[in-house]
Amino acid sequence: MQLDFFKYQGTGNDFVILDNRDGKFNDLSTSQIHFICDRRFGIGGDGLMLLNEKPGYDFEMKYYNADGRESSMCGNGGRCLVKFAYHKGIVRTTYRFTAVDGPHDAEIDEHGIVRLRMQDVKEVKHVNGDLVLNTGSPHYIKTVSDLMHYDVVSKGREIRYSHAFEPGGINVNFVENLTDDEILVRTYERGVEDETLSCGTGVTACAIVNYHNEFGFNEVLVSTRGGKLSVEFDRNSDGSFSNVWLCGPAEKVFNGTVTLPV
Ligand SMILES: N[C@H](CCC[C@H](N)C(=O)O)C(=O)O
Repeated sequence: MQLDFFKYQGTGNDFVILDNRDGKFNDLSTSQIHFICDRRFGIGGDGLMLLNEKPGYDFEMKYYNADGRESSMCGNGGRCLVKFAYHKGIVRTTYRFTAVDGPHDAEIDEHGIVRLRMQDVKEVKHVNGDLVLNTGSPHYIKTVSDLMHYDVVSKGREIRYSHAFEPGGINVNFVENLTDDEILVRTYERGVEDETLSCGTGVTACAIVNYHNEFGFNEVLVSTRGGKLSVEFDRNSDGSFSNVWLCGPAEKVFNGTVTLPV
């Protein structure tokens, strides 16, 4: 099978994107997707996305982790897919697309920064002195010091595979508070089974629980190993969070054509 693919990255979280508006790639297998995402035997990426037709929306987003399995929502992937749609001639003031966790709005500003509206967050749970919440994907958040020297992979893997989160597992984020409204985040991602240079739904989760939040509108700047993002949201008196926007760069890296082995 001939594969015209496009490689995009959002603050270092990188993806293989396929234009599937003609449905040509509807039957890709888990092993084929896993092969495509392999950084040595394939194209390489943290995940793969299909841009699908969807009546009533600008497009549908289908997301697969590097392990080849369809996944929950990918925030950086959603931002990259909007930039890909723009490059493919789908130009909107406000994009409206569907993903596994429901509808999303998105905008591209005059600097090419992509703003993606995330789902509302209803609750934050306290687990073993840390925090757990879902921003379209499930996230565990532990605050640490000296994060750049922290063993993210082994500590992250321990929590991700712990009994508490069987059978689906969870993404694990480590946060260091830099200033009142800036945090540093490193993430061990489920389905990639490694640290990624940033994780959009993870960054969103960490910003939301940043303890300097006041009620009403908040903006948190988030530094990651892959670059800087910002998260805007309203903190509501009932403990929920709404009007949540993940904002940051999303760029095309290269495109190419490969022939998939049978
Ligand atoms: N690995 C995540 C999905 C991708 C999340 C991440 N790439 C993002 O930008 O949100 C999971 O299995 O829940």
